[in-house]
Amino acid sequence: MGCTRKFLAPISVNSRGSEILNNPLFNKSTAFKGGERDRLRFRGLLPPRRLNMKVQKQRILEEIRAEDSMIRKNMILEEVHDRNETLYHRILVDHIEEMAPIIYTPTVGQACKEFGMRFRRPRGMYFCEEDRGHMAAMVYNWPQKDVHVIVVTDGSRILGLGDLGANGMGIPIGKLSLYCAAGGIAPHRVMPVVLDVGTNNEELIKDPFYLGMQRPRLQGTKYYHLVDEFIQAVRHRWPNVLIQFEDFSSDKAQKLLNKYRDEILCFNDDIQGTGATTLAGVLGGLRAKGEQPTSLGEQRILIAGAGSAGIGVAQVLMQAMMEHGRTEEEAKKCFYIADEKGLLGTDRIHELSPEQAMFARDEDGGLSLNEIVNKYKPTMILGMTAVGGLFTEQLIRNMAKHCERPIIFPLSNPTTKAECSAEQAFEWTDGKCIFASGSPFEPVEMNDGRKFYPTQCNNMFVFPGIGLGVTLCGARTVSDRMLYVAAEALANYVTEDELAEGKVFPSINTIRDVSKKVAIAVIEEAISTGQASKLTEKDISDLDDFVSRKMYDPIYVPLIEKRTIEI
Ligand SMILES: O=C([O-])CC(=O)C(=O)O
Ligand SMILES: [Mg+2]
Repeated sequence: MGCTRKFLAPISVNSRGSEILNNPLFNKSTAFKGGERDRLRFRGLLPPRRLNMKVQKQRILEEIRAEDSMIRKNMILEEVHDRNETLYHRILVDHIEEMAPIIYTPTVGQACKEFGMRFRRPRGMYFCEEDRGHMAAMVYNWPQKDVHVIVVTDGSRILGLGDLGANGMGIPIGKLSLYCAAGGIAPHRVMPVVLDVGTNNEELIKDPFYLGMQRPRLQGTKYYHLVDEFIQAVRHRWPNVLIQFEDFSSDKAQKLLNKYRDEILCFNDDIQGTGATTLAGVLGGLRAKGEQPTSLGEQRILIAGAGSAGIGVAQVLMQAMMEHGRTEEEAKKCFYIADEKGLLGTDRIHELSPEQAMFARDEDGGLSLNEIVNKYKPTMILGMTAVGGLFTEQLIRNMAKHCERPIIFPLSNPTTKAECSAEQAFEWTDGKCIFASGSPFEPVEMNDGRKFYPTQCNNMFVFPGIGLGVTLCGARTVSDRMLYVAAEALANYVTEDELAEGKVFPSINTIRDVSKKVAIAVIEEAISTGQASKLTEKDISDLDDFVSRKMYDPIYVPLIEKRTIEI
């Protein structure tokens, strides 16, 4: 990609001098040209030699690469984020495969755990019980006028790490970095949010450096009222903003989604984003086996984990089966969903949520994973349990005994929570499985010399594109069909050659293009169903060009001082 030369219209800024150097959205540091240093009145405040962005980038890359520890690499990059957002996003865009694991999954998990200890500068907004009644005013404290995307968490289920309270802020920050770098949303248009409703994590309550409210989580109506006040407040200031719910515990996640999905522009990434991404991976897996997408409705799908992600994946896969002509009843029969008590059965219906109950089976409630595999011979197993190592050698070998090429997706994050590793899955199936994982794994070389390239089944392949699409076209809600077409666009992106190498997702290096394709699919769907308030049928013909032009590209733009005319 690199820094292409184009004519750039200058931006006029309201500040000057050292204020600009301290504003990460405008700061170019040593790259400011002489003329700008004069115009903006900070001549003498920078070392004299001017470096260009390429050299600045090289220096940061060298610093990162000289460091072995992932968390230290993360700190180096986040410091750049705090100083110079343009350079930060340039580094992400140009080296996304190398940088994504540093600023996002898996390292972001550790960054959250150590959030209090590592705190330097604030980023994002916090809303807590003390702010009740003030939120409508508080949102005007945010310095940017035109926010397009908010990622919000209550910190109750951060990746597979559980309740991390306000430390969860690392997740919205990481997700929004991908929105900018991978989804082409400009950094001044995103806002990370933590709803600090307390924490039930005793360690945090005792931790002297914890930065959130040190008290038990709000529950019941108080909780839902707080969320509601936040939603009303941000929508009052930014009526068209997209709200992405992230890492809420399963009970809250589904309820909030049900409450808001038809009212406002929102989606839950762990339910719907994971669902769409996994569907794309499953379609890729079927293609790799030489099967048609219609065969989806003939699969026997074992899902380990009945939380928001497990059920979300089942819902999206079921929807896809129905797109291909199955009835709901037929589709439901393809699923075997198990939680820590075994296969979800109607015998436990009273303790299941309505969404779980839908998939409860009349027979064999409580069967273990091994028993399910032996009895029902699933063609795929998807792990969403946050229990590292749950897929044992025996379980995976049994999968391979009953199915020539089983699809094995351990999707829990971060890496320590993955149900099995790539190496284990390939070894235990003698290289026959089709594999993808939530966190990244290195390529696997078998004893006989065969090499496999595991790809990442991570919602980063869809959420930036969905966000880009819905905000560009002015959609009023995120519909199920939008998620479906997003999954289809992602699945179609994978080439035959990639499938032959065992890859069911595209390379992360192509993520900007993937996001563009996802955005286009979402916009087409919105236009054709009359949900795009900003675009019409006639815009469909050059959507590719339109979306490309709208995508943020991190390059230095000349700055000029905004002049106020005094009369
Ligand atoms: O953040 C990720 O890598 C994927 C995700 O949403 C989760 O695991 O909760
Ligand atoms: Mg998540």
